[in-house]
Amino acid sequence: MAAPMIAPSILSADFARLGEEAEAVAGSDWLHVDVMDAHFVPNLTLGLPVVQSLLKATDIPLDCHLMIEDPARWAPPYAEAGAYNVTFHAEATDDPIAVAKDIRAAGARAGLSVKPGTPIEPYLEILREFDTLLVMSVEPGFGGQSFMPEVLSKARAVRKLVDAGELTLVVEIDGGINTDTIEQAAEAGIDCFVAGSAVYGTADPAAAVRALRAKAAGASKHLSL
Ligand SMILES: O=C(CO)[C@H](O)[C@H](O)COP(=O)(O)O
Repeated sequence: MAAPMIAPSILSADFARLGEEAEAVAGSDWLHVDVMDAHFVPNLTLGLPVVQSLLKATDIPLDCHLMIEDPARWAPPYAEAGAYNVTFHAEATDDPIAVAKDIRAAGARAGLSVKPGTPIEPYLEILREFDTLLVMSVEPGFGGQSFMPEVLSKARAVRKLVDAGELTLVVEIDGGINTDTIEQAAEAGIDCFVAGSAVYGTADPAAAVRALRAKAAGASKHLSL
């Protein structure tokens, strides 16, 4: 496995200072951007204009997580704007392959996300159409919730396929990741860890990213022993 990646979630940042908040985590692998529409989830955050501004404000690749209805209509513009990853929810569309193809055609990596209660088995066959699988370890909608370890069986199942060479994709986890929970996620084979409150809820977000990366690296190490 490659070195663990950390993606701070700006959901926990100060929305009036997003450029500075991105700067505060400059060493991060991806910057996770939670787009919520108050329909697919009961919360409303930001949309394409803010993403376009963020793209001008930071060099960190943007990892856009669309918690929205109708991704077929709304996801490709995020790719056209220059987002690195555009991830949408399996539960939000009947044709995830078509959405993934459109995202890739528009120049971004395509990601599929599953809520905690959504089984992964029906999607294993189509994961070759994706560059990222985002396993939700809280109910999508809000930061600061408690980690749900029961979702890790999904990560283990997909990790097995990646390690066997049957799939090439980044396995990402989102929700409740902090220095107490990141090791169990790393042991399950997660490549990329989203963390909101554990990064932006601290006085030193850059140090928080380093601490998370070190813990994940320590725990992933014994995977290859
Ligand atoms: O997608 C999300 C919520 O739907 C957030 O990215 C996630 O919850 C991060 O926040 P925290 O690390 O505080 O749990």
